[in-house]
Amino acid sequence: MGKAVRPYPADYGDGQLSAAPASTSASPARRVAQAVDALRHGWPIRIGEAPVLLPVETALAPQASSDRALISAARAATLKLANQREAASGHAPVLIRSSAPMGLDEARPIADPALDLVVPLKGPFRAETIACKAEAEAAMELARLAGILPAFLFDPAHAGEPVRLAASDLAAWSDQVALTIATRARLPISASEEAEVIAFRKLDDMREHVALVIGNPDFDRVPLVRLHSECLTGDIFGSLKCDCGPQLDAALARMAEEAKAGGWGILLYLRQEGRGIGLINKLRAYRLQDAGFDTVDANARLGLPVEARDFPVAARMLDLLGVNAVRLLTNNPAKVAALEAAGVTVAERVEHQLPANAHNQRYLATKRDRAGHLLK
Ligand SMILES: Nc1nc2c(ncn2[C@@H]2O[C@H](COP(=O)(O)OP(=O)(O)OP(=O)(O)O)[C@@H](O)[C@H]2O)c(=O)[nH]1
Ligand SMILES: [Zn+2]
Repeated sequence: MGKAVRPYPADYGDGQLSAAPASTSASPARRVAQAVDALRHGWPIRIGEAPVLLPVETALAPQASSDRALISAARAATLKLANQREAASGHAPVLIRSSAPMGLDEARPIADPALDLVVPLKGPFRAETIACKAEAEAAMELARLAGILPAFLFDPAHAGEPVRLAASDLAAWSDQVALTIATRARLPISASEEAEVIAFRKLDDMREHVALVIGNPDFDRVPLVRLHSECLTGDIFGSLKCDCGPQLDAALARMAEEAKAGGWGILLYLRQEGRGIGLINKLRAYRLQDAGFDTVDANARLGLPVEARDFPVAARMLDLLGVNAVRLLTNNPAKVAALEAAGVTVAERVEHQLPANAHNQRYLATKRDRAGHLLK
C-alpha cells in the first residue's frame, strides 16, 4: 500500500500574491485555508483586486454597511430580480444594489430563505453587472467550503482587515496530491474483526477522510469498494430521511462476506456532509424540505450546488492504498463516471439499494427521477 510522503517543499508558505502586503504572503493552498477559516469566523476576505467581501451569515461587524451585496442567482430570483436568466445555475453569483445602505441585520434576510416568511418584504434592489466574475465565483465556492450561506456585503465600510487570496488559489487547494496517509491501526468492528482503519490528512484542509479495509488486502483481486459520504443524521442518529445509515451497514456487511470468502473490501468515509454543502446547510435544506421542496430544489434555493462532492479525493485515497480498480457499490452512475474520470477503473457497478421507508420515499424517488440514480 502507498506510503506517506511529505508533499510540501521546504519553502512552503513563501509563495507571493502580487500586490499583497508582505504579511499576507503564503502558498495558494494556505491562502484558501485562511480564507475558509476567515469566513467561518465572520471575517472579511479580499479576492485578487476585487472589493472586500464580508460574509453575511457569520460576520460580527455592527458598523459594517454597504448598498451592495453578492448573493446567489437562486436568492436573487426569489427577490424577483429580473435579468437572472443569464446565470447558468442557482449558485452563480449576482451583485445586487439597494437604494439605501444595508447593515448585516438587513442583509441576513436576503441571504437566508428561513427568514423569507419572517421578513417577506425586502428591497427594492436592482442587479448589476459583476466586473470581477472569477473572484465572485470563487467567493461562492469559498462560502460552500466554509459551510455558510453564500452571501456577502460587497465593499462594505467598517468591515475590518481582510484575509487576501487570489481566485486561482482554489485550484491549488483542491489538488489532492497533497493528501497523505497520516496513520493506520487495526480496528475490529462488529461487521468484521478483520478490519483496519487508515486516516488521511492534507495540511490545508481540516477534513480528515478515513478508509476501512475489511479482510486481507489481495492486490490480485479487485476489492469491493463503497464511497460513503458523511451523513451525521443518517450515520449516527439513524435518520429515516435518507438511506445513508442502512447503506453504510449493508456495505460493511457485504465486505465482511467478501472477506470470509477470501476477498476484501474498502469503505471510504468521505467528510463531505450533505453532498458537500456541510451539516448546517444540509439542515437548512431539511427545513426547506419540510416546507415542500425536494432534495434538489432545497439545495438550489439556498444558492448551493445540488452536488458538490469531491470524488478525486476518493481516487487519491485509493491510489495511496495501492488500488487502481474497484467493484463499486453504488446506484449513482455519476459516482462511477467521476471515479473513472479521476483515473480509477470501475470493473463493476454493484447495486446498493435498500428498502425505503415512509420518510425517505420521496427522497429516493427524487434521486431516481432528478439525479439519475438507478433505483427501482
Ligand atoms: N444536501 C443534502 N444532502 C443530503 C440529503 N440527504 C442526504 N444527503 C447527503 O447525501 C450524501 C449521500 O449521497 P446520496 O446522494 O444519498 O447517495 P450517493 O452516495 O450519491 O449514491 P449511492 O452510492 O447510490 O448511495 C451524504 O453526504 C448525505 O449527507 C439532502 O436532502 N440534502
Ligand atoms: Zn443521509
